[in-house]
Amino acid sequence: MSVLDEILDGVRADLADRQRDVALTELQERAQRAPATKDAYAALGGDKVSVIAEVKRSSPSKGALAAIADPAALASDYEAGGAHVISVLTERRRFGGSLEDLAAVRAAVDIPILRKDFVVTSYQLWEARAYGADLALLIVAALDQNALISLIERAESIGLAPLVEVHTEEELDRALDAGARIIGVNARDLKTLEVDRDVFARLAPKIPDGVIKIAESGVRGPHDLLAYARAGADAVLVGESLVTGKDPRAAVVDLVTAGAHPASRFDNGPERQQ
Ligand SMILES: O=P(O)(O)OC[C@@H](O)[C@@H](O)c1c[nH]c2ccccc12
Repeated sequence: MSVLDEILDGVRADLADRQRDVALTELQERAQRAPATKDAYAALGGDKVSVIAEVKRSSPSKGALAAIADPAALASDYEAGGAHVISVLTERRRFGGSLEDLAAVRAAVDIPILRKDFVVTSYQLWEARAYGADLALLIVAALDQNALISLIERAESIGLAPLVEVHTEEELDRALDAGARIIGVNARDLKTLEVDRDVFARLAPKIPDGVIKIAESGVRGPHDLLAYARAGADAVLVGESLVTGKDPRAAVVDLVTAGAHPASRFDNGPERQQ
C-alpha cells in the first residue's frame, strides 16, 4: 500500500467519526452564516510570485517539525511578513492538524486561507467553508475522475476556490479536463514521499495561460522561489522551511521580496546570490 493509501485510510476513519458527530445540515447552516469567501484568484494572480505560507506541525516524511502551540499567532506572523495566502493542514494523524486550527487562523488573518487536507467527499468542502477556508485542496491522485469533477463543481458552487494538485503529466491532463483553474504541482510524490523539484519545470509548459500555476513543496528559501518563478510559477507553497526556521515572519519577508520583482524570473537570481 502506498503512503497516500495509508493516509487516505486514516482520513476516511476520522471523517466517519466527524460525520457521526456533526450532521451535514449543521455544517451547511454554519457555512451559510459564514462571511463571503475572499478572492483567491486575485491573491494568487498578478505579476508578483505569491507566497502561500503553511501551518504544518508534522509530516509523514519528516515526523514532528514544530509544536505550533498557537497556529493563529504563526499565521499572523506570516500575514505580517506579507504572505498572500495561508495554508492550514487540517489532517490529524500524519500532519497534526485540525479544523480548530483552521477556525483559529480564520479569526486571526484577513488574507485567503487554504484548507489543506485529503478531500474525498463534499462533506469536507462544507467543513472547509464552515470553518473559514477560502480555498480547498483537491489531490488528483486521491480521486477518480468523476469525484474530481464533482468536487471541483461543488467547491465552486459554495464559494471555495479549488486548488487541484498534480504530480504527473497524466494527473495534469485529468486536472485540466476537469476544468481546474488553479493547479498546484507538488514536487513531493505522495505515494513514495520522494521530492523532485524538477517536476514543476517539466509540467508548467503544459499548463495553459490563464490557469494559475503553483509550485508546491521543497522551497528552502528565495533561491528555490526564484527557480520556480523562472519555470513559470505564479505562486509557491512553503511549509517546512518556515515552521522549522527561527523567524518565520522574516523568512516570509525574504520570499515575498524575492517574488515581488517579476524581472527576477528572467535574470540570474540564484547565481547572483552566491
Ligand atoms: O513542507 P514543504 O516541503 O514546504 O511543503 C509544503 C506543502 O507543499 C506540502 O505540505 C504539501 C503539498 N501538497 C500536500 C498534500 C497533502 C499534505 C501536504 C502537502
